[in-house]
Amino acid sequence: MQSKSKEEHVHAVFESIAPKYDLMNDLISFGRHKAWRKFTMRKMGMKPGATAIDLCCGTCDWTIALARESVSGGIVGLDFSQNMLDVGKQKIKREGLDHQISVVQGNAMSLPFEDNRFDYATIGFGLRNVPDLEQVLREMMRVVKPGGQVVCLEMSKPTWQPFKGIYYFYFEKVMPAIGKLVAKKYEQYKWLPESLKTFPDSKQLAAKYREIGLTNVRVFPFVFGVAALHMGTKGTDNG
Ligand SMILES: C[S@@+](CC[C@H](N)C(=O)[O-])C[C@H]1O[C@@H](n2cnc3c(N)ncnc32)[C@H](O)[C@@H]1O
Repeated sequence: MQSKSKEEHVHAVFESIAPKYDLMNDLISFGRHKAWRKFTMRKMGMKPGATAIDLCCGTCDWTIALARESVSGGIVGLDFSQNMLDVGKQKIKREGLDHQISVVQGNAMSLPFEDNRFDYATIGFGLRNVPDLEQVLREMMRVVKPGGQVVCLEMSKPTWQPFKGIYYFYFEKVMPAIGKLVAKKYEQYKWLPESLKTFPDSKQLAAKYREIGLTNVRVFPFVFGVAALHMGTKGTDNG
């Protein structure tokens, strides 16, 4: 898929599934996404007052977790789907966090923020969807301060058979069927396994982190590698 048409396709997918996104997320990941985010927050070791930008924030679950953890630090959630952001904004309001979180409609490929602005840049289940993941990682590194962290939580590629076979059957056949049944969207949920095909495995993604200049790169796989957390630090000499 050409990068522009991939971007347009992804945008249309999320605009259309926004109202059912949270329900479907719980169903298709068996609620695991919450535990993975909790683990990630522990590894990040965020201090009170720390600032963060959450790219591809969607309905803002991670954005909200970041705001709770930083207590007083300014948190930005950025996404290009207004419908996803609208769901997120309601949740932020319900949580009473609207004074702490700014929600921005924008493209992860070109962040509307100056260099060295945030302590953390995070992206949850978004990197797989962008036209150029290196460009997005570079943007994340650009906007974090020297010593800041670039954190990615994303689907990955299990390698261990027979789990791999069962997993791909679930991912490619069962999950789009659940999408059709629950959210009345089949094509949109077929996009999920398709988007993983061209995505690097966890070793390759760690190599990309290092290639762009991130240091202290750490990888944590989840459930035999169906998802992975990647973390890297911006050095003090590449800011
Ligand atoms: C699978 S959702 C993840 C949402 C949220 N981070 C979570 O963990 O639930 C992917 C999100 O990435 C957004 N997205 C995809 N490509 C984008 C881009 N180039 N710029 C901004 N947002 C993008 C979509 O609109 C969607 O909300």
